Amino acid sequence: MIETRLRTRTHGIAYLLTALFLLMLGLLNLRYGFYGLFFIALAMAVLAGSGLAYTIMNRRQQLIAKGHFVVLCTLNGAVLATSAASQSQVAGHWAMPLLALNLLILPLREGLGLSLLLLVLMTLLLMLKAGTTEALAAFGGMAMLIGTGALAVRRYSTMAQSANDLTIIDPSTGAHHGRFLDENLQQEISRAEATGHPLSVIALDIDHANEVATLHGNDTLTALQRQIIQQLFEIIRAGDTLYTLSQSTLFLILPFTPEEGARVIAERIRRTIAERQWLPVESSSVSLGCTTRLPADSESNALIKRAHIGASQVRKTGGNSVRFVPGTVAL
Ligand SMILES: Nc1nc2c(ncn2[C@@H]2O[C@H](COP(=O)(O)OP(=O)(O)OP(=O)(O)O)[C@@H](O)[C@H]2O)c(=O)[nH]1
Repeated sequence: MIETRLRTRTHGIAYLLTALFLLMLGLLNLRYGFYGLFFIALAMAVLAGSGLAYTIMNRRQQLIAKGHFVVLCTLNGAVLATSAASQSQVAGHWAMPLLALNLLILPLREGLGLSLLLLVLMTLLLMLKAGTTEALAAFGGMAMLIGTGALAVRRYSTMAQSANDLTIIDPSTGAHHGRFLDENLQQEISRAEATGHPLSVIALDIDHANEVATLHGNDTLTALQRQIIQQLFEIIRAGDTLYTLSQSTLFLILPFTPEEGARVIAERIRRTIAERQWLPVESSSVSLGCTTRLPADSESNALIKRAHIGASQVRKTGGNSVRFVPGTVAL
């Protein structure tokens, strides 16, 4: 939400400044009697104004608004066409705000692509019309603007990505916060529905967690969970995601994993944990419940419930085991 609001403001201000800049260029041309250029600048200022209106209308969907690409392609095309058609080279300067605007508004790759295309075509045009020296001087200025803009945008998106990761992932363990389980599993279900790939999940309870907390304290239980999480990261595949639901419960989403695979990986986790030494409790074990999505499963809740049912059945029978709960079980 905050990112969306920030983008809406940045895009809005960028379009507004571009519209004002073009309007000023238009007025200058009017003063010197270049009526043709005045009207073109006016039309382009209106186009930048429509970009501003589009930004305001789509203020809640700024991160996915596709219309900016159309507005910017039209503006870039208009500058090129004006430069090609005009006798004077002044229209070449109009490219400057657009090079920055492309980078500010579009995703980095699209923005950079459009700005580089404009840079190359503009330089070629200048070479034909004004000669190599003028063209190279303009090329240098435009290239510096694109380079600086792209670096700033890249730096911003890296920082935004890190901030995003920090809120979704617990930096001390690398596991996802439990509050994102529902949303992420729902996304995986949609992906599995669309692609037809299997999807499995595992609920994992640390056995005798209450006794560990009572005998050794809560900090020991937290430390044990962290060690188990570290161990799990050494076992699971890169595409699997791990969630911390409580001090003693973890959850795994396993995309592209059929029932046999879920059984294999759950048993591997159980065995590794049971066979390892843990400090300071020495030994530990886990109860695992797993399930695989059936075509009728479209709700994350059903999968989460089935996996928890499996883990709790194992706990009731002493723990240190795996129970697969098929989708046909009534919840
Ligand atoms: N999601 C997930 N599935 C796993 C993992 N390890 C094993 N599996 C599943 O268990 C099946 C058999 O795994 P393995 O016994 O390791 O055999 P494998 O042929 O070496 O497994 P892969 O090369 O990982 O497919 C795999 O095809 C997967 O479906 C894991 O870490 N994550």
